[in-house]
This record gives sequence, C-alpha cells and structure tokens, in this order.
Amino acid sequence: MLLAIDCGNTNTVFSVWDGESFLATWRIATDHKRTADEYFVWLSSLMALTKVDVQVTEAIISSTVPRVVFNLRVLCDRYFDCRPLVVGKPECRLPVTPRVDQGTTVGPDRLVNTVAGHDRYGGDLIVVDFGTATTFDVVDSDGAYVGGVIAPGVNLSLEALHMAAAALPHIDIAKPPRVIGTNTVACMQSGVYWGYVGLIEGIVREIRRERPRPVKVIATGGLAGLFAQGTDVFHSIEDDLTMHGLVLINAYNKETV
Ligand SMILES: Nc1ncnc2c1ncn2[C@@H]1O[C@H](COP(=O)(O)OP(=O)(O)O)[C@@H](O)[C@H]1O
Ligand SMILES: CC(C)(COP(=O)(O)O)[C@@H](O)C(=O)NCCC(=O)O
Ligand SMILES: [K+]
Repeated sequence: MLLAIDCGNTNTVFSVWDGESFLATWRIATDHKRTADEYFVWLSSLMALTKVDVQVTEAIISSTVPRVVFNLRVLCDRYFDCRPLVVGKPECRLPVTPRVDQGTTVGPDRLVNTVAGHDRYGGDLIVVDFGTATTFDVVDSDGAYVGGVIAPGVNLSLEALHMAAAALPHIDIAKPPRVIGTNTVACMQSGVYWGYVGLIEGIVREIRRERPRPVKVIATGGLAGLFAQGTDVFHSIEDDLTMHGLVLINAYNKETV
C-alpha cells in the first residue's frame, strides 16, 4: 500500500492507497517541530482504528514546507521501511516538464495538481487550489505546468483584517446572504467572500485572455465548494485532486525506472 503525504502550510494530509482506492485519509496541523516518532504514534493509532489491515510498503511526499520533509522521510524509513519519493526532488520524475523561468522552483503541490488535473480533464486547464494561499495553475494542452497566480488565501485575508484593525474580530469564512452587511461580522464576511468571488472570476478571465485556446477551470481544496456557491466559473470540484496526483506520480516513477 502507498502512503501519500500532502503537506501544506496549514495542514498535512496522509492517505493510504491500496491500488484501487483510498482506504483512509487523516489530517494533522503542519508543524515542522513534529518528530517522526510523534507522527507514528498518531498515525498508528488511527491505522489501528480502520477496519482494514494497513500495510504501508511505499510512500510519496509533496511538501510546500521544506523543513518538514526531513522528519517525514525519517517516518517512512524508520517505521515503514521504505524510501519516500519526494515531489520536486531531482529523483522524482514528472510526466511533463514545467515550462517556467530558469531557476524557478514551482510549489510541489502545484506540480501534483497539474498532473492530476491533466489526467482527469486533458489539457488547457486552470486548477484553482484553496489552501493557505490560493493558487491558479495553468496547464497546457500537453499537460505542462506553464505558470499561474498565487493569491493570499481566504483565511489569510480574514486574519489580516482582524490583525490590522482593532475593532474587527476574528471570524470564519461564510457566504453571507446579502452583499450589504448590517453588522460587523456580516460586512467582513461579505468583503472577503464577494471580494474573493471577484478575484477568482477576474483572474480566470484575464488568464483566458492570455491563452490561445478555451480553458476549463477545476477547483480543489477545502473551501472550493463554498465558492462554487457564489460563481459558476468552475467546471467541477475535485476533492481528492492532490492525492490522485500523488498516486499518478508514484506509478509513473515505478513504470519508468
Ligand atoms: N472544508 C473546509 N471548511 C472550512 N475551512 C477549511 C476547509 N478546509 C480547509 N479550510 C481552511 O482553509 C485553510 C487552508 O486549508 P488547507 O487546505 O489545509 O491548506 P494547506 O493545504 O495550505 O495546508 C485552513 O485555515 C483551513 O482551516
Ligand atoms: C504557493 C504555495 C505557498 C501554496 O502552498 P499551500 O497553500 O498549499 O500551503 C506553494 O505552492 C509554494 O510555496 N510555492 C512555491 C512558489 C511557486 O509555486 O511558484
Ligand atoms: K494552494
């Protein structure tokens, strides 16, 4: 079984793939100080709770936080006796090379989303991923990542309002029923929600103007569904896109050994 690890700046997600489906998915806050032993205590107790016998034999990691990779590697080596593939490292091959400025490092999550999006929808795509940052990954017809956009994440925008203005509380994102808020919380939610809908639609429109062919837009990440309620710009929402990409990249690297 494959242990696929998607480490974002906020959360780290572990999924077990048995060759046909994901048996389980677990989420933990990203913390670079967490040791391999701590990961394993947490993981093994969750594994014990699943009804199937989880036998990890291989692992793949995508991490937007370089510092956590060391401990995740130790976890795989010490407890699962395997050497993980790490997306973005030279030994991890991708089906199509990204076409970006020389010397640029593309976030591994974006490379993974590109592979997964192209597998499911073919070329000329924008993948929107709502994470700590909201990323727009532009995929060419041959499946290459050709660039994109990095915007402040939804929760980051809410947090910034709260941090910078003494009278603005910490609030959670929600879709307000009306644009005109009649209390502070509703006004803030409106600003971030409808402002974000405008950001998504505007960026997609401008990307389309720069592309030679029609482009499909797919969205992933926890908040994708919430924004789909406010715009019809998304062709579809793919909850497991990053995990699907990790499975594909792992298989590709085994095939091409
Ligand atoms: N389903 C959800 N509903 C509400 N908030 C969510 C959901 N999924 C994620 N979030 C929030 O979005 C932010 C980024 O989420 P996450 O996808 O974990 O980011 P990253 O991949 O960068 O770690 C976090 O603050 C998280 O609490
Ligand atoms: C843009 C990101 C911070 C998004 O990370 P996330 O929100 O998933 O934690 C990450 O993809 C990253 O660090 N990228 C490096 C720069 C680039 O992709 O161009
Ligand atoms: K992201």
